[in-house]
Amino acid sequence: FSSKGKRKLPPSPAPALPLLGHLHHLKLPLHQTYHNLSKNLGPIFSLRFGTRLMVVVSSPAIVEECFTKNDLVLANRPRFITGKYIGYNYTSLVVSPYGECWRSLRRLTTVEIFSSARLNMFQSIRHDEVRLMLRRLYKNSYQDFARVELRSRFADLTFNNITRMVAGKRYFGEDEENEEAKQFRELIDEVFKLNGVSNPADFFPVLRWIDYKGYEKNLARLSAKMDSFLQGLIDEHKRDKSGNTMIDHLITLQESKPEFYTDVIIKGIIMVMLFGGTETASATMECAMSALLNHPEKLDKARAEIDNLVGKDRLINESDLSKLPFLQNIILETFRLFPPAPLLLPHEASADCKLGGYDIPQGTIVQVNAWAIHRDPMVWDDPTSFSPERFEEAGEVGATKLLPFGMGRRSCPGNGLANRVVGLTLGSLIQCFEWQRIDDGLVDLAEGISQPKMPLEGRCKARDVLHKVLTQPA
Ligand code: HEM
Repeated sequence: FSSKGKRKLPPSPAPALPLLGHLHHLKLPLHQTYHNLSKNLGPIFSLRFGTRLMVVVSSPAIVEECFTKNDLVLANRPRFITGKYIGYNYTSLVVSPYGECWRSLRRLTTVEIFSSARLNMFQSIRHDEVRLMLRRLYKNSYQDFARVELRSRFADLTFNNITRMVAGKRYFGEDEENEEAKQFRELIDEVFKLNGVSNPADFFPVLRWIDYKGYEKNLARLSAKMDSFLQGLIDEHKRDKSGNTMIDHLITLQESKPEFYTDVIIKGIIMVMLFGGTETASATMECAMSALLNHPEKLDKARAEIDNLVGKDRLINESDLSKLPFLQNIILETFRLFPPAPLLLPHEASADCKLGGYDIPQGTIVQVNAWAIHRDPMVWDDPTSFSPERFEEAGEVGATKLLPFGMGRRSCPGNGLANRVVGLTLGSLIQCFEWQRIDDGLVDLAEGISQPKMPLEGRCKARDVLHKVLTQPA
């Protein structure tokens, strides 16, 4: 828009303060604040933070514009400081700007990591991890109901799934007390905490010069530690090439095309899997189980469906999942009400474009409020109720209405893996145990958050099928 005066930006709230812009409007959780703002400003509005313009979109029609006609223009990511440290100087898949590097990584990971062939190859790991969780729960609950905490079990399961696929190692859970596992867990904990904090210096460059709160120094220190850990894993696999893990596959590719499959690229892929593929899936499992504990009749319906298909002599496996529509609908309904990434990931306009009739200048950050669309009464009947049945009636739901994995070329490539691991874990817990809440009160799934306030606890009692399978001679 050659003349700034002529452009028509999406509406914004008043007042905007000098320098700070709309910063004072922001309250956590952001998706809820944005939702409240959109009630007055409409389905597209803009905010200014320091030097940056941000546009927030919260209607299916404008989402469609974002990811069809403008998909290419919006395929960029803003260059936040975390991308430099956690994203290997903007070369990893999540933070890489749209261009040749991103295209090559996306092609590579589609084939080497996310293809059905690769997912099938690592299926035994997922089955094994779920069985381990069942066995541990069984220890306490084979005679009577026992109180169990689930958040940490889901976290251990999803992390071990990824670390076993990547490097053939388990680092999480009560048995993993060796030094390497402890070190890795501590490191992950620290990096997750720092990565989850939004950094004002991304919007106010002056704060970066003075390294406000030492944020960047901390990031640099942690990412160096993480890098040396991951390099250690790669070196280990280069010394012993007998494995069949993702690192081994990538090292084989490195031998034939060393200029692209560098160690940095491999480490970036590992980081992306650890960050993209763990908390998202475990939070979904926790929300789904919480909702089922609050709605025992849905849990019974899902169990009847599983018993009917799988019978009472074997455990559910991944190939059963596509034949269990009610279980699938429970997962969809969980994604609808509790999307783990309520604002997806930020996009950045690489050129001027138009959305909803407004001008969007090059460099604008575009955020999609999926959470608000998922709860919009114009889109969904009785939007706040947990009703998996709505998908039976609705048939195919449009991708602009239910978009937990985003849409368009930057949408999540891990959705197949996520659906498998969430489906298998939930299906197994439903099949193998009776469940009750710990008391009469409902599990607190407070509006606006993507995880219950407190780590989920429930009471479970093993069912005959688990007893039969675990006590059968091998
Ligand atoms: C319940 C599970 C998951 C949810 C809800 C989820 C959600 C998302 C969302 C919303 C995005 C951003 C889309 C956008 O830019 O608009 C994304 C991107 C991404 N996700 Fe996931 N994700 C999940 C699991 C996974 C898993 C298991 C992996 C890999 C192991 C993964 C890897 C990625 C990567 C690499 C990207 C960046 C893609 C790109 O920028 O080209 N995700 N995910």
